[in-house]
Amino acid sequence: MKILTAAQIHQLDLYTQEAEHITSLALMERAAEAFVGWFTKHTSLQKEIWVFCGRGNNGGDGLAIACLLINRGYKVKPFIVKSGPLTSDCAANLSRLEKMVAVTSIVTEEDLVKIPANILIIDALLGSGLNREVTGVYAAIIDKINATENKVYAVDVPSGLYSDYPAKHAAIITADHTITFQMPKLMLFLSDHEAFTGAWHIVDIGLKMEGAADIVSDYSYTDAAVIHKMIRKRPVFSHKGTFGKVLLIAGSKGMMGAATLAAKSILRTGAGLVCVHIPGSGVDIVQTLIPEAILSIDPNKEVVTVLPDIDGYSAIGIGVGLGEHPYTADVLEELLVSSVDPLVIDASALNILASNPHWITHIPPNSILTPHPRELERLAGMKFQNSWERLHKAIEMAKKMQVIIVLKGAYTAVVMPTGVVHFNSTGNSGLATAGSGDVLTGIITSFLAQGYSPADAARLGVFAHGYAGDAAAEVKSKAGMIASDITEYLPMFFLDFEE
Ligand SMILES: NC(=O)C1=CN([C@@H]2O[C@H](COP(=O)(O)OP(=O)(O)OC[C@H]3O[C@@H](n4cnc5c(N)ncnc54)[C@H](OP(=O)(O)O)[C@@H]3O)[C@@H](O)[C@H]2O)[C@@H](O)CC1
Ligand SMILES: [K+]
Repeated sequence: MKILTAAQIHQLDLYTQEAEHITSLALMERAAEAFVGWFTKHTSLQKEIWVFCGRGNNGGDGLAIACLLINRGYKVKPFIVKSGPLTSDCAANLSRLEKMVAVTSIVTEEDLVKIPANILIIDALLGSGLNREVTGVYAAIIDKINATENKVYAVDVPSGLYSDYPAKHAAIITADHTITFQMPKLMLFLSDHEAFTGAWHIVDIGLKMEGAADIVSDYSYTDAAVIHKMIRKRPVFSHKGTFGKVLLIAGSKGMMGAATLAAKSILRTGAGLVCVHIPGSGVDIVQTLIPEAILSIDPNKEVVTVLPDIDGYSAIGIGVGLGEHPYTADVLEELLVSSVDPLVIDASALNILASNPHWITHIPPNSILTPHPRELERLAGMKFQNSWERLHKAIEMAKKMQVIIVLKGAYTAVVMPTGVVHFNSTGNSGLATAGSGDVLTGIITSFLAQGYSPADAARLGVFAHGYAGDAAAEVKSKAGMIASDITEYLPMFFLDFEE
């Protein structure tokens, strides 16, 4: 799904109105119904609801929501900011609501009343039309709402947050839930914004998506529909060579678990064969824990010191549990220089690269690098001030290095060499656990070996990893799940997407 800017969504709005011969007011009603559909499913009739409405269409949504909630028996107290003229749809909904209940006007800060405890708040002050710093009466209302302990539900976006770029001002609603229309906005994916957005949910308001076909966006959201199109059926007439042969260069003394987790994930993702190159001391561990793997045994007992023969493999992954011994670093350099096909590079291999930035030019184009934020900082040689800067540095690096950067975190960003970013839709905080990254590396390498393009392998891998993590969390809980559970639940992904 494309992630559009506020201006592009407005374009899609107009397209829908024209294609369906409906008015903007009718579209506003649909948006209000979609919000109310979500809201009534997740809240009770018991508490009074205060709805704060601005003078634009976000406020118009709020007023329409208030009408619908009153009709459903909720106790509603609406407010309207009248510091300037209302949009026509906002005014139309205000007169409708005024026939049902008294609407309190707020013109200046003096009109603000004390907000009681134990109510619910709907924030419909400012939406995607935000175009300047929030000050004055809007800022005063936002501060007052934020100062209460009440649950806050933001309509479309938390008021004060721009949809497409970070805000510099402080007056931004801190919502518990954001119910966003039709598609997620770019700002919902930045970790710094979680405090404002709370948990966010997409509700469908029936915009005609074919109207977005020609709209260019550098951002997209990898949802289930995208994955269904991407994943291929396994051919009936097949043998293990059909599904690729992986070489995994991994492990060091005390870090053999990483090699095992990645190797097991490679097989659980469907590759035909995995050969793991490990130091001698890991043989019993890896062979016992994963008898399906073939071993290539390094002459050194503790660390990898020799690059095995790399011919004949359909994909190679390097880095998990390797450590950064100088001999191991030499192996990485040799691999980068001698490989022409894209590699999957993770963990220790990324740190070795960070210490040897001049090797970056040897990385085969379209290789997949899977850093977490700290590893990206090391690679970039700088500390990031915030998640916006981090994302943009990743984009700059992916373009410059002509690689795919999988920037791990909530909504993992898969950044293409073109600069296009695909945010992932699966996963949960339970994935932030030791060994989770090793599992991801295994999954991505496995898809690459099975003939998926590096771009698809990265997106599929991240999605499947999150999906398995969600399945694991349902049974084991977010806190209780561990990395090997992600591997164990990988078949759930294939059951749901491949069969
Ligand atoms: N397709 C969809 O998704 C649909 C979207 N819909 C809804 O429409 C919403 C967008 O509505 P919108 O364009 O009218 O803008 P909104 O956010 O209400 O702002 C209103 C006005 O406030 C002003 N203003 C700006 N910044 C300010 C500031 N800092 N402090 C004070 N004032 C400020 C500025 O006006 P100005 O003062 O510049 O004339 C601006 O125009 C969207 O979020 C969704 O809820 C649905 O109804 C239907 C389908
Ligand atoms: K809002």
